Amino acid sequence: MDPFLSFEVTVPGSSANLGSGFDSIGMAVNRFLHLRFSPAEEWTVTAEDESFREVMQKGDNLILEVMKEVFQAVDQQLPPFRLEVESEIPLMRGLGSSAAAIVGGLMAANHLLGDPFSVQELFRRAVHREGHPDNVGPSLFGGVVVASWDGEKVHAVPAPLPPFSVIAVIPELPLATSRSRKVLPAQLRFDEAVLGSSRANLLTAALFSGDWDAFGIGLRDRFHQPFRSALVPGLNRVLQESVLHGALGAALSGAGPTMAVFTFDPKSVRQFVEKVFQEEGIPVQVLTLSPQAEGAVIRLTEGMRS
Ligand SMILES: Nc1ncnc2c1ncn2[C@@H]1O[C@H](COP(=O)(O)OP(=O)(O)OP(=O)(O)O)[C@@H](O)[C@H]1O
Ligand SMILES: N[C@@H](CCO)C(=O)O
Repeated sequence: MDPFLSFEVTVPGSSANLGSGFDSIGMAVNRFLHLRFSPAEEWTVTAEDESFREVMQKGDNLILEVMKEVFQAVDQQLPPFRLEVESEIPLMRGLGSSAAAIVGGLMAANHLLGDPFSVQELFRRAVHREGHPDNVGPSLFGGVVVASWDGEKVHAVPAPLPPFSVIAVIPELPLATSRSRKVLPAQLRFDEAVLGSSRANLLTAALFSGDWDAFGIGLRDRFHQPFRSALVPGLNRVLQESVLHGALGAALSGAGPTMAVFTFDPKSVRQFVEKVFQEEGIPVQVLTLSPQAEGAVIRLTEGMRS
């Protein structure tokens, strides 16, 4: 059997926006999507996690859709596989599950075709599919990525990996990106846009210089968080109070509802967020995450698994 047909794609999740870097800046985190492929007579997709099984039962399989698109682009038909999906990235929580699925599907299809597409071309296709580069960039390349997409071309620059921890506060209830984008305004007042842009500039400068005080100010977004806070109970308290408890600052992770708190003192921040959500009566899972340097990788698995 061709050893290239049994393989595993591992893709990190991500926290997009980092506050004011809306639709532009994102950071890979150490929670992963694993896609295990082996040849089969017909397609089967299995997932241990119930929420992923539900998504797939609805015929809503982003990974397969993306793979089929790549094969169609080179006039080939996708052969059948057994695909085992294991994910540590919760669905619709703002930790980049859809971007990881898109990147995983693109990497798998490219591998099966003998790598006809460059990583830059995979990135362009991923951005086109997701609609913005801030999750797919970090999932594909790892680390922090600063990017701009005009609907046709994408430009991206990697930033140094920050040394802080990320406390992720993950509410139980999902929030689809589509719903969280519907509350955004069609227009921003000029002075608001100028302030938002200056914060994003400061954020970028801070990421490259390692000025963590400036980073905390740069996180203070004007583009999306003020409009999304109504959808995410507890967000305003986390944004306003976390700096009093050892945080550099906080942001809504991606489209939410996860909140990301950036800190060199994870213990103190964990205690603070656990207290806030207990007081508010909102069930959340709290994880201590790290920025993830390595992006998506493929590993051949034949002979390694039963
Ligand atoms: N592993 C997967 N397999 C198949 N489909 C997936 C997978 N992961 C995500 N999806 C699809 O992506 C949808 C979730 O995308 P959505 O953009 O709403 O959330 P998210 O990517 O987790 O959040 P964010 O973009 O804010 O970080 C799911 O409903 C499902 O359709
Ligand atoms: N930048 C995107 C990330 C979610 O996919 C948003 O905030 O809507």
